[in-house]
Amino acid sequence: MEAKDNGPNQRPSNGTINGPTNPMVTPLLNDLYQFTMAYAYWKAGKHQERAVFDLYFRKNPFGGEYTVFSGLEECIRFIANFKLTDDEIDFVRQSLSPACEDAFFDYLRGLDCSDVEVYAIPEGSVVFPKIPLLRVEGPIAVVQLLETPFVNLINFASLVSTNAARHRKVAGKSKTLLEFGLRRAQGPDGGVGASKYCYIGGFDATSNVAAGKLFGIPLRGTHSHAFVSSYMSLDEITDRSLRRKDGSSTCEDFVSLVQTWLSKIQLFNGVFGETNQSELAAFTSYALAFPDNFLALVDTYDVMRSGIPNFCAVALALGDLGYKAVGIRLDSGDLAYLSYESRKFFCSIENEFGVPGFGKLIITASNDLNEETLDALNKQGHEVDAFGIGTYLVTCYAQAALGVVFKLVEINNQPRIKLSEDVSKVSIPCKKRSYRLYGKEGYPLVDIMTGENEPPPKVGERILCRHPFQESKRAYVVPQQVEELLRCYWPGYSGKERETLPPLKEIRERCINQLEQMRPDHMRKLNPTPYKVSVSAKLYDFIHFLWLNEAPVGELQ
Ligand SMILES: Nc1ncnc2c1ncn2[C@@H]1O[C@H](COP(=O)(O)OP(=O)(O)OP(=O)(O)O)[C@@H](O)[C@H]1O
Ligand SMILES: O=P(O)(O)OC[C@H]1O[C@H](OP(=O)(O)OP(=O)(O)O)[C@H](O)[C@@H]1O
Ligand SMILES: O=C(O)c1cccnc1
Ligand SMILES: [Mg+2]
Repeated sequence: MEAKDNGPNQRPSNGTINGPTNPMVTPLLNDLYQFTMAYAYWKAGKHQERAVFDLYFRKNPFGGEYTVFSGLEECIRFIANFKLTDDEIDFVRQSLSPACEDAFFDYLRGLDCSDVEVYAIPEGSVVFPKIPLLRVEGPIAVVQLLETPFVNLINFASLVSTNAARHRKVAGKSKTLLEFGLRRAQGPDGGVGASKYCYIGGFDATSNVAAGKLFGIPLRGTHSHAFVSSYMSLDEITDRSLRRKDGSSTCEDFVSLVQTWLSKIQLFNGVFGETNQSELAAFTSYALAFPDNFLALVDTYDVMRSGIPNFCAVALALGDLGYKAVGIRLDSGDLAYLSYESRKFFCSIENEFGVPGFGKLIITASNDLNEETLDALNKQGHEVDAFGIGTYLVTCYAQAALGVVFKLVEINNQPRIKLSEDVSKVSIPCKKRSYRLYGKEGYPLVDIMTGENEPPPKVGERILCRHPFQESKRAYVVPQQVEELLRCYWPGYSGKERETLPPLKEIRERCINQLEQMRPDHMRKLNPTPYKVSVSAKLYDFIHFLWLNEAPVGELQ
């Protein structure tokens, strides 16, 4: 059933930015160590030193080679309203050592993010490992306090929108995808977040009413088995009248009309005996309540012997009164087979009784669906028009987290590096710029990071793109288009213009367009080709110079 379009979440028109959607997102939604470090920075007189942090992830999720970036708007809402209340400051005071000086808490009282700058890739973009999704600059103590909330706000958001995009990719563009996960999500924020970010990733609608209200996501739904099994018999239906859709007259006994149709179907079909009468009562009653939106869950008793003929009888009776039924939902059994059989049945009714469009009724399928089952259904062939997907989608069952990190890359204009035995964990130092370079065929070819002050890559000009850590991996690229990735979403005192936060629908469109623009081999499920992420020759040399500088030389005994 379709619900009214609620329109986008209202924002104040005076340019101020609303606080985070979830009121639990406060400066205290943080790890204790951010506050202890803030105190130590303050005590050392270091808290105002200008730091630059990059927020990025190291590996694409779900065995894929792409990620959808989500969660930016909530980060900007957070910093735009960042302020510790007296109560929160008292709690921080109690949580730190009693030896902490009072003046630190006065400092916390005056703290906000007006001196912080945030540069980010637009939300809904397709993104790749190591490329900063956000670059955050500001006094080190404040920026440090942003790490945990930012990582928290981006990690699940990007993971679940990527999961949604992957489900969309397997299901195909023409299918309707409904997010049904609220009951199975990791708590209320997991549920509301999943609804928002699955919409960005390409789902069409959600069953989550709160998400519909908060974000203007289209609401959709059917009914449950409980509704069907709550009916015992047709006698329960007391008001049997239904006005024709055009209002010209009223059918006084809709139940008899349904029964007449059921007998006709039984005569014509001949393969089944009695259908389940309590199911027929439930369907009839639902149709009386929603004659314009009749959709029935047909698998409570027996799909082909009861659910489908009962549904058809009600749908045909509605048709007599000028209403058009919507379709069915299958929630168990072999969904490929049952969708085929249901479609065959609908088509035979269309032919037998001359009801145009009956063969095209919408078949929705649900029940523990995921990328693999969608793929299996595609391989077998099926007649499903819409998929309702819950648990596997919203819990990101296939991968629990996206491993987003927040690393210091510069302090007081001095580049910093974090070394690791594991090369993939070595951070890329310096305040950087990033670009996406497009090739002749219009596909993105490579993302490249350069130092902040290097000249940008130019269209038609050959540039050397180097793997950040592997010396032998490099390639020349002559870009046909160059797109700078980081934009200013929070200018601090820089005087730069602030990007506006687009409505959710625009973010979703951006995501869908970007996914379509990628070269297909990066997007395939099995052994996708990694997208190239590189650094300029100059940045490469600098990384390795700094690496050697910082790494102690071992001594063999
Ligand atoms: N044709 C198909 N090919 C592959 N997987 C399918 C197909 N049809 C259904 N599935 C999947 O098989 C699983 C069936 O699960 P299970 O056997 O637990 O459910 P069921 O017995 O059909 O229904 P329930 O127990 O919910 O009444 C689900 O994950 C479903 O998505
Ligand atoms: O299967 P999911 O992908 O999580 O999708 C949502 C499921 O939730 C509902 O039933 P529920 O699972 O609560 O009960 P059921 O399994 O008995 O149908 C619905 O019928 C779907 O099957
Ligand atoms: O509307 C539905 O059919 C629905 C909603 C949530 C979970 N399962 C099904
Ligand atoms: Mg279930």
